[in-house]
Amino acid sequence: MRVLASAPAKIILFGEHSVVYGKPAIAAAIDLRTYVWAEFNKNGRIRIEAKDIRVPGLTVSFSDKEIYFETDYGKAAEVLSYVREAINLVMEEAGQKKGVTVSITSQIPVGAGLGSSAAVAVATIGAVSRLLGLELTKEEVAKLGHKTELLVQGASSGIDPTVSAIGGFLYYEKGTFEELPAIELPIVVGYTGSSGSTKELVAKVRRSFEEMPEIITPILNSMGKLVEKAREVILADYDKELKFQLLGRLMNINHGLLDALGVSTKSLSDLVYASREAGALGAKITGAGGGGCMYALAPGKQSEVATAIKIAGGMPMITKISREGLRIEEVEE
Ligand SMILES: Nc1ncnc2c1ncn2[C@@H]1O[C@H](COP(=O)(O)OP(=O)(O)OP(=O)(O)O)[C@@H](O)[C@H]1O
Ligand SMILES: C[C@@](O)(CCO)CC(=O)[O-]
Ligand SMILES: [Mg+2]
Repeated sequence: MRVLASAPAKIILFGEHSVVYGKPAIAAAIDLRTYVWAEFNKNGRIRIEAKDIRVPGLTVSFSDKEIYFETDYGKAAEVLSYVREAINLVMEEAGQKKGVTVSITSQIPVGAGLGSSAAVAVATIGAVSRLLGLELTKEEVAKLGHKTELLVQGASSGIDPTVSAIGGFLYYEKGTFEELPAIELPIVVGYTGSSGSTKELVAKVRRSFEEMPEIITPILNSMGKLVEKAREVILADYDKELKFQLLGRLMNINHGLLDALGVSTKSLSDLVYASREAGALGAKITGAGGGGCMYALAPGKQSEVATAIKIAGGMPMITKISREGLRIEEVEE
């Protein structure tokens, strides 16, 4: 038997990092996906084929006749730790340990703030649980995805696996979520081309919080408040123009506060300012930062903003919200 599952990337519209401290955040699934095939194998081992991920720590040496490969096994194992922990958790849940081969292909840039870790965990949990005959709801998959992130990262709010499993547009707070009405958001995502590790960035914010709680706590509180305000604006009966203007202002404040937490970079801020100068109503980092992506809200100016992002050295992506979260694509008996 073989099962193919897929799960989407996400953008965090408001509230990354502060959500780890129990504040609310707003996120949406987007139309880039990770695909995972799972099937039984005969040798009884867990085998992971990650087709498009760079494995660090590979050394190649060659003489005239031969090529030698040496791998830093520690680093290679670390890169695949989200997939490994996801498989272990499903096997524990099913009370079965079997030889399973998992094969991954992904459209989501890695370490770019678009939730590649959550998508790979959710799609793996979806495929392996179905293979083992476990009937999990999307909420249960989200919870196992959250556990996976906790095991690998040490800290995670759970927002990324929840959005990836459920799909759509969500207001998330401490493990619970509310589905927000679908609104057409004229956004442009800008990718700096560099990456940041969520585990390290979350740890960096934690260090600042522990060293200077009297300064960092009010920043996190402001972030929480602006997310509540953004939810009110999204749900209010305002016309679109006013809604976008208010959301844009809140995005700009959120970016400034993320910069104050130390998770922006020059390239991210360059793309943010270039977008605003090209007419975006708001622009901010999305995801953990330290590289990766920003997004801009640019009604009527999406192509101008995309061009400005390109000129500033970034890669623009015009994406749509994906209504669908985890999807079982194929089951071959
Ligand atoms: N296609 C993939 N195959 C296997 N592992 C992957 C894949 N994509 C992502 N991962 C795992 O996720 C890690 C990156 O996760 P990380 O949380 O640091 O960034 P992100 O999820 O892309 O961004 P953010 O958490 O800010 O949204 C990779 O180092 C790897 O361990
Ligand atoms: C940085 C963070 O807030 C979002 C990463 O997409 C981490 C988390 O919520 O788990
Ligand atoms: Mg991640």
